[in-house]
Amino acid sequence: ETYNTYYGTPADSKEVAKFQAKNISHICISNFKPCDENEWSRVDGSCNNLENPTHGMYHTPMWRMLPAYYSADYEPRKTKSGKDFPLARYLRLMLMKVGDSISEVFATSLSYFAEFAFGDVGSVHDIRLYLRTITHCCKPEGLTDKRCTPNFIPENDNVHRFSGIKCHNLTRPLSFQSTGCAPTNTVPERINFVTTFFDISNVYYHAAGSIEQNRAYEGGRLKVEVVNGGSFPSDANETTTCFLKDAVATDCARNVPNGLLGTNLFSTYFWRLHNYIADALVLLNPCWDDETVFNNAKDINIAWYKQVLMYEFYPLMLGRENMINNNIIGCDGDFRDPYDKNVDSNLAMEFAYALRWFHSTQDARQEMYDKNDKFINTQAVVNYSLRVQDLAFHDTLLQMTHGIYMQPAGGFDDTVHPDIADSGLGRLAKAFDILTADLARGRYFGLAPYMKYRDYCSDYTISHEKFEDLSYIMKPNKIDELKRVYENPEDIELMAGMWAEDIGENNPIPPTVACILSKQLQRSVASDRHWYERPNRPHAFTADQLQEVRKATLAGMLCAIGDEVSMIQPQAFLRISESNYKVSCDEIPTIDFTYWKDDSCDAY
Ligand code: HEM
Ligand SMILES: [Ca+2]
Repeated sequence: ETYNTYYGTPADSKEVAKFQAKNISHICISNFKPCDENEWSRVDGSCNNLENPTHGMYHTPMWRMLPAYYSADYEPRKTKSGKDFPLARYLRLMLMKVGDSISEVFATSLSYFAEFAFGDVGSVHDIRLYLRTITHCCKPEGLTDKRCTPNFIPENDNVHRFSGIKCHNLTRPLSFQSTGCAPTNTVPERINFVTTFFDISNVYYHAAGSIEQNRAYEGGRLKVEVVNGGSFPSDANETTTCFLKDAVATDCARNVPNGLLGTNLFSTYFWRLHNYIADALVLLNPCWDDETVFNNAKDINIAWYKQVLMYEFYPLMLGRENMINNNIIGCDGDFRDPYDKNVDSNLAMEFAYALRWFHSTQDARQEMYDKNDKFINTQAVVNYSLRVQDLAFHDTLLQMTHGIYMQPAGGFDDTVHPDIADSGLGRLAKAFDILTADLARGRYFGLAPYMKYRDYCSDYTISHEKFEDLSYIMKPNKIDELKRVYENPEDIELMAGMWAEDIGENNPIPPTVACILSKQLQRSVASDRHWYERPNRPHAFTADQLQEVRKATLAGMLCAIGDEVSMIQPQAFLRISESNYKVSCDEIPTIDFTYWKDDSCDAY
């Protein structure tokens, strides 16, 4: 089938030719095999929704919880009184403090997993655009280039007033309109480069055609390269090896996932977990062919991940009861069928945006530990961006794996780690303030004013007009800080509001972040025909198998595939404590694969 990615409708050959002439058909057009309602989920996300087969597929548009706010020509909105907004960096300096605080509750594993789990449903492709393609936004020619949206540094900047750095390069978000897939007189919509289903696409489909290159076509496995006894994702064949030959290249073979550290860590883990599961299935079912093992291993791997995501990770952020009440998860562990074919599976702009709030939780110094969990040193996390290959050498993955459950996460508060605030791109840029970019992005995404999101999140039952209307959700000094930089309450921007909101023991993340995440998760679950808890999806689990999947945890995963992990705390997203102390891996529940035994193999 041939579909227009933007409209999600079939495309005829004339349309395809038009895009081909402009060399953009790989973005504007999707090709996929006709749908078969009984087949396994597809790695490219196509045919999940049988009536709208491109929904949730890679290269599809995002949706908006609230309508866009732009001024003329889709430039950022103006303040209520008609002015340009203050510089984003100025607002960041005024509203967020730089500091190295630590969480009393969470381990760094949580920040990395959050980032990885975002990368499964949304993409950070814009980074490459301003790092590789359009690097001149701070030079004179950038001033007149419509693709440029640099962040200028205020005169009296506390870090940069003498550093000579006056501007951080940044580009306008890539959209269907800027790419040429959709008319420029329509609201700019971002292109999501990954499947919006929770299906570990960062492993199974991180680039077009990657899965064919990454499968070993033997025993249902993914290709690996073994370095010092550890196995690493690879597209290695006889002629290309990634890790061994190319240890210093920035773009180590394009066919392994290469992203920020959290993505690199967890895609390596889930890559290994796939093979761990495949090996177990092969032992049990010697008569299965490669394809059968691959499909089952992938399905169990995805289920393991969904179980960790929805029953372990998100409850810590949103509260288990809230998630049950919002019909995101079930309460009794049984099958459940939340699927509704009328729910659109595209990802909300606001979801990808609200998750950026987690930047302030990232401790950008990772403590490294040896196999006995003895402290070694600390490493700058940002130095590992786009350097997946580094994990393979000098025991780096081993030491980090032990570090992510040993070390507390950054504080869930109003501070941001200095590296995130000033060296966010590590060695790839002289200086970069990720939080300034976060704030500025909201303007170019055309996000509605913060107050409108408060209306939305309170189901329009609370009025949000004056600054003081926020007192139920912010401390007086935070309201004062907002007043200091915004003239009118309607000017408050979404990220600024989220930074200012109360965080407490019962709400570790700001209420607006929680609201936006919940609304999206509800839809993510309801729109996924292949949701693992459904009794009636294609190749559904048996009741026994589902009960096994319920035992999946992060701790169990690290015991299964982590380098020399033999003791770990059962709740591995949480800090080690009196109620969550390290135990032997033998005591961590894990999936018993014998429930996948195929008796027909006995006939052989
Ligand atoms: C040291 C760790 C991290 C680094 C170096 C990092 C870096 C970045 C950078 C450079 C961007 C692009 C900014 C832009 O172009 O506007 C970005 C975007 C983003 N990051 Fe992070 N990040 C880190 C941790 C996290 C964590 C823990 C999360 C948790 C959810 C996260 C979620 C996101 C999201 C959702 C985006 C937006 C992507 C988009 O809409 O294009 N990041 N990050
Ligand atoms: Ca996905």
